Amino acid sequence: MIEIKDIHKSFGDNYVLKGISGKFEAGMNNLIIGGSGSGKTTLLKCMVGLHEPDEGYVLYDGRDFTRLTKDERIDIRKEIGMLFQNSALFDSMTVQENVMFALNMFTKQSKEEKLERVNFCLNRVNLEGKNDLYPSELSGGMKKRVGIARAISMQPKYLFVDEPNSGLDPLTSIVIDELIDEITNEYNITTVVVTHDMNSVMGIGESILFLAEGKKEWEGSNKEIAHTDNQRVNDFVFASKFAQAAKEKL
Ligand SMILES: Nc1ncnc2c1ncn2[C@@H]1O[C@H](COP(=O)(O)OP(=O)(O)OP(=O)(O)O)[C@@H](O)[C@H]1O
Repeated sequence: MIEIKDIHKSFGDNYVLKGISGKFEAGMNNLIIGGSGSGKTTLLKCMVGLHEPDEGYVLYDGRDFTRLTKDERIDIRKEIGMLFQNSALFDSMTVQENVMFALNMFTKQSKEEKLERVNFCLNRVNLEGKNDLYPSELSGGMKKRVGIARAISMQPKYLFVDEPNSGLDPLTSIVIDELIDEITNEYNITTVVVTHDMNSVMGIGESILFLAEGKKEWEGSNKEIAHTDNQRVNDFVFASKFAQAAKEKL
């Protein structure tokens, strides 16, 4: 479980996060949603230490990440998997080398052990045998799956995913969502997903935090979001006429 308490973050005079608190449970897809510029990615980056919050705490199962030294953070970092926008694969490395990257960096496993783990992860995302391909030879959906294989290579307790569906067609988006959902449940991972995708919200949003102008405007589940009377949430999630019509049938 990850708990954040009263997170504040400014960039110069741009006051982006204005005191965000919340809990992200293990074995659950915890979604962060909100309009463009509401601070979703900034919050994610504060949680993983890519930004330092100006105030507030980030507790990983009670361990206060924000108060640890750089060296002390490494132990928690090893437990974190990340899938950031555009999959962020290394273009000059093969699929196998990409997935093996963290194992090479953080473990003393033998080559055979590492290869076994890489093959297990590739198998898990239905990319068995694609070891020697380069990112340029993969479709967008395949790149995301390699990104997921890399993110789970170290058997993370915590998984952070920024916009997993950007650039994907609706069907591939669902495949990626289902994969994230399965992995989260299977390994009891605390998964935090930043998304714009309303199919994801309704499909895998077991726990949703809605940000507006740097504040927590609403939180709840996908079942609750369909019946909330919070106007800002309604306007955001059910913006289109199609979504409004679907909502009325829920
Ligand atoms: N490294 C940075 N330096 C300065 N300003 C930043 C930085 N990162 C983000 N910001 C600012 O913080 C605000 C929130 O950005 P953020 O990327 O967190 O929003 P978001 O909700 O993820 O938006 P989107 O949905 O468009 O990706 C924006 O005004 C942005 O310009």
